Amino acid sequence: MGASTHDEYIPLFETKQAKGRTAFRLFSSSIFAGIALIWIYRLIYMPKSGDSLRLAWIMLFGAEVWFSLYWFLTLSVRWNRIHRSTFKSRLSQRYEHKLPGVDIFVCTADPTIEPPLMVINTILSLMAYDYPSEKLSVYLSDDGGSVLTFYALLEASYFSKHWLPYCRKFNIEPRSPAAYFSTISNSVSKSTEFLSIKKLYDEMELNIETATKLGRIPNEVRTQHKGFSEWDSVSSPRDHQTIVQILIDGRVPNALDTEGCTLPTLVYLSREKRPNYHHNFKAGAMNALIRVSSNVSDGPVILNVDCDMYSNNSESVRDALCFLMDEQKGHEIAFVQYPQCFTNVTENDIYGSLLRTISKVELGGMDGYGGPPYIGTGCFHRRETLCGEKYVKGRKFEWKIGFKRKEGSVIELEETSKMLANCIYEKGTQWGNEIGLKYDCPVEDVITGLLIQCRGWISVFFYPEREGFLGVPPNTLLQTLVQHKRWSEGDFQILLSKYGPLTNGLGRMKIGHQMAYCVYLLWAPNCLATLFFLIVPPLHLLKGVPIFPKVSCQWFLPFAYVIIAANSYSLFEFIVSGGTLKGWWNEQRIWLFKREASYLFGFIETMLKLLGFAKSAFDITAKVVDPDVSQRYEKEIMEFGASSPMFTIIATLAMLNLFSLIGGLKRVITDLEGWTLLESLFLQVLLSSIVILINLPVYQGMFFRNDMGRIPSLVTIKSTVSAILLCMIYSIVLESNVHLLYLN
Ligand SMILES: O=c1ccn([C@@H]2O[C@H](COP(=O)(O)OP(=O)(O)O[C@H]3O[C@H](CO)[C@@H](O)[C@H](O)[C@H]3O)[C@@H](O)[C@H]2O)c(=O)[nH]1
Ligand SMILES: [Mn+2]
Repeated sequence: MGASTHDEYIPLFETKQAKGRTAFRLFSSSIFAGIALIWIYRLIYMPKSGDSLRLAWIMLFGAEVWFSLYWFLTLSVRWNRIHRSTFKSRLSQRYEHKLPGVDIFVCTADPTIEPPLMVINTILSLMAYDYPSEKLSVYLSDDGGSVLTFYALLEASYFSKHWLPYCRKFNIEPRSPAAYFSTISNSVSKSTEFLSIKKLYDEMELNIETATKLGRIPNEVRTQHKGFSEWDSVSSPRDHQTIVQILIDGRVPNALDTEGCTLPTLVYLSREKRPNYHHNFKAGAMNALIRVSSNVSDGPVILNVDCDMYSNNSESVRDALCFLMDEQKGHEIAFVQYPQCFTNVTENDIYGSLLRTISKVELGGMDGYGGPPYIGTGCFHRRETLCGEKYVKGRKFEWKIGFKRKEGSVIELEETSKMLANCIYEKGTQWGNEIGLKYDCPVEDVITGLLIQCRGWISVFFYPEREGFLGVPPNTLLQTLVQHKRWSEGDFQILLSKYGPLTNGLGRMKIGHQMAYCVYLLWAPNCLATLFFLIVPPLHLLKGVPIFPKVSCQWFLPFAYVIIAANSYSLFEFIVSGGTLKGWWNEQRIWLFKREASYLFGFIETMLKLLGFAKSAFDITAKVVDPDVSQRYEKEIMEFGASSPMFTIIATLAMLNLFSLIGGLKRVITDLEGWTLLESLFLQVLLSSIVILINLPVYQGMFFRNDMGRIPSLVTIKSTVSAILLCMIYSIVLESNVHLLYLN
């Protein structure tokens, strides 16, 4: 009797299909039909060879074919959407006393654009997870090799003795002190506990800020900890020995908080840097962390977060373990990825930082086919799979039950760990290749996740109601564009490499999964079709030459249907995902800018890299801005400011469309049969008008602003001249074509 209930499998997590899949499938079939008609139209009416319109027609058709195929790919991230949910109470009933050790890796790289105070707020939020402290170890990798960051971490280790009991006692959320304090309004009356913890925090903040302003550590502080002496021999962030400091040794009974409970282990690591060794950016830092942590705490689960991504949900570790420890499915899962969510995004998200539909719709769609990519932060890995282990069907994991920490004194552990983070350690090994995070790719996260999936594992996407992690989004236009250049470039390199979903993934991944990856890996080449669309129709408009069917023609219908249906659906999806109408409009603008600028540069750089002319870098996104810029951000005024070639391209295309629309409309007005002309130019007029409307902030930035965030005059001049030249050159080409035609 008892046996049957005993054998019954009660899962730790649940997977549900998203609603509305059938409706979506029907709807997309209708768009498919529209697209097919457009192709037929282009083929039937293709101008004969020798016709001056032929080249433009072919180019436009090429762009339409590209967008059609790309649209087809995007079906994969919507076709099979799923949602996951967890049962944490079951986890704790079954495993509370057998929970595995969890090692948390935080990466930072530059104390000026990633302020130490922000970094330790992240650290404190992670130390305060609702999880047995003795099983939690937090590692900070500091590629900036900064004594200020080290000092801040030391301060955080003292503060944690008060902060963790406070979090437990009042069960607060979020557990980043700065974020928590900002949720408490000034008007409510406060408990004495609150006031005293706030006072401690303020003191810590003041100490860190004073040191930051001084640019060095006061002498009386230096004597507090042996770790400071390491900096006696540090000459620069790019040239120093490995520094490992175990600030809290969480082995019972070494470190206790004010209530006598153990504290999580806390480790500072700055791996060795030498000018003649390439450090491989974040991937290199992560691999050093994997090795050092295996020597100290060796937790079988690894959580990786960026230094700005504080934990917003104290139960995330338990949620993730519901997936990894599920008796039936857990052994197939390599990693659990949370979405990247952000704080301080203005209501209408002018830089589209939230990537709303990607997080709310598309990643859940990928999950239906084998899992989301690893996106660098908010990701729980199994240590084994991150280190290159292959999936073997039927093999179950042995969780290291209980807790076995490495033996040895703190000094011994520090000494043995140092060797593991030295430059020469990886020489002649498979690190950065078969083991750990993959090197030589600007998106080390995506390629690493893909390799794991190609070894047979699946991953899981988890979007809980209370977001797991919140970070700082890029907060100027240029930062956004530069970040997307890095992403699109890295993604495209993966596609072209032997590790891509179409090469290495062939036969190893589901087709839907391969397609889904391609949606992102093809970002960069999207720029070409976009450029055709932004240049060819408007230039023909300028000359009064139609290249789309006229309104009264039956072929106009598929164009109208596809344009209206696709955009309405995108708007619908955006609103359902919690966005606003204006937010959608802003996002369309950002996608346009990314395609014109980020992807173009990403594309060109990938090509140069293939030819051996360029090497990838990692431009770190700033997490701070000056107050002026931040004020404009709050008011949702677009920030240009710098004179970047990206802005020149954006502004040139905006001007080109403006000139074309003016020129085209002038023809319509002066033409005797103006109405007929307008009818046949209608789609071109519409296209340029929309481009102009979407570019309004650009014209504003060029001509109607005088704050520091406007477009610099030089950029304005360059782009206006370029747009005029493009129009002129085109006229000449078109006219000579026409002459040729008459001569023939
Ligand atoms: O040499 C380096 C460069 C960067 N980082 C860290 O990497 C993280 C991500 O850098 P960030 O400038 O914030 O880039 P994002 O574009 O916001 O990051 C996303 O994209 C990256 C890949 O391009 C991933 O590494 C990140 O995890 C992912 O959040 C930060 O914590 C940095 O401190 C290092 O540790 N060492
Ligand atoms: Mn970031």
